[in-house]
Amino acid sequence: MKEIIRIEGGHNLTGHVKISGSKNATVALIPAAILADEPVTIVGVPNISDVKSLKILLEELGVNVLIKGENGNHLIIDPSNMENKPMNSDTVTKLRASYYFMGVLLAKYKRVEIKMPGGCYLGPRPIDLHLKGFETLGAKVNYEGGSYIIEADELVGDKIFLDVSSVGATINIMCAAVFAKGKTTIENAAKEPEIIDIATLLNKMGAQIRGMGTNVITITGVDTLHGCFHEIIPDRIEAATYLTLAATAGNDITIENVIPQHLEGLISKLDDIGVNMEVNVDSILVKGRNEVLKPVDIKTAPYPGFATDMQQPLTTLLTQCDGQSVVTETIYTERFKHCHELNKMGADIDVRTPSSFINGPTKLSGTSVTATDLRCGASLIIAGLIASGTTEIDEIYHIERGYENIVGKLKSLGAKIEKVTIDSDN
Ligand SMILES: CC(=O)N[C@H]1[C@@H](OP(=O)(O)OP(=O)(O)OC[C@H]2O[C@@H](n3ccc(=O)[nH]c3=O)[C@H](O)[C@@H]2O)O[C@H](CO)[C@@H](O)[C@@H]1O
Ligand SMILES: C=C(OP(=O)(O)O)C(=O)O
Repeated sequence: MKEIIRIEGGHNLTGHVKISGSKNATVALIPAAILADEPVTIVGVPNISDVKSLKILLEELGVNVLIKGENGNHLIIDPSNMENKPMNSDTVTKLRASYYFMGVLLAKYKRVEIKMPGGCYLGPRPIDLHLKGFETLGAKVNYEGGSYIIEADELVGDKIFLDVSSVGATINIMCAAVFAKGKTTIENAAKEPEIIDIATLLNKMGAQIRGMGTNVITITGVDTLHGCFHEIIPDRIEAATYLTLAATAGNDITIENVIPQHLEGLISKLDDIGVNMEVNVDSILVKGRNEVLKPVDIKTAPYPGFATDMQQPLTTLLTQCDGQSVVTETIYTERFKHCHELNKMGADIDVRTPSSFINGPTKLSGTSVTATDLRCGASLIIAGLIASGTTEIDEIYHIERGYENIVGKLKSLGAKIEKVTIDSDN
């Protein structure tokens, strides 16, 4: 037996949709919380499978995790009885963000033993910059029997230049350095909004981090961290997905709980395409679609550039534009599996790495497709909503890693979409 998402395309979508807390912030905030000696309360936690995996990992370390709130969106993380154990369970490989336990456990216990993290396969995803950062702080890194062993006698602040402004390395080094002696400086740090959110939580816990949101972050080591309360920022990638979905398949959809400033790269492209929007303080109304949508060229880049995570859902909209659009991927040059799936539905996309050439407009028809990764899944859902007939999407566990209640949210807009269990031989 397996679960799939089945969509009957062509229905009118209208109404309101509320964006959940940011996945990429949450998956770092949860490990960061165990740096405290006391309970940390985090609200706005999305109910997604990455969070379920993190809860299992915390419990394996003896951390008490209490889930509260109507949709389980409040977490109280109590690390008072935690122990540093090897993190060798298969759960580690179910998500990317398990790598944050490297920085956190190294900071707290000066030793960590952990398997290689998982996450979406988007081409090679090395973690050399994380490890180089730990080494600069005084740690030794070994890879033995499928696990990293990272240990230090003491951690001492230093200057770390990141060759590539990596989100994961910036956050991991920030966590590793919170108790290090003296001052750590991260140069060419990533500037994504999620990094500001993690630094804000750590500062509420008593850390001394400055410069987050710029490309130079300094961390002055402190002795202990205490409990606090933190509300997560809205998910800009989920917001981007619903904005694109509304522009492709909707008719007056308001996307609520957004920070429009985090979405500027996308909003400017939607403007160029000819999507009618009303951008408010914390919501965006996407009005009915223009008759003719203009093609655009997109190049992904670190924040505040056009986010790589947004290019896959946007590609579905580009299949409806009148002419050729080009998406050039500079972060993960192999992130184009969704194009092959969209072509099965009738799209005309030519992938020549590191770009995809999307010729539109094309009529899409429902068929069986595979969510090869999280945002591929999002692009296929948008396609299914405008396709003629029925679309069946397989391997939906990728989608469930990052979208809270996507089926329920789309149903409330009028979509004919359901999650069904079928015989796996089908
Ligand atoms: C859990 C999480 O937050 N995931 C996000 C995070 O992934 P993640 O943190 O893994 O991505 P990075 O920002 O680290 O990757 C950016 C680029 O740096 C390269 N690199 C990274 C680390 C390293 O040690 N060496 C190296 O060469 C990567 O191959 C990639 O080309 O940022 C990506 C880029 O915005 C997003 O697509 C992911 O959704
Ligand atoms: C690539 C993504 O996630 P992860 O880094 O968790 O695999 C994503 O959110 O699009």
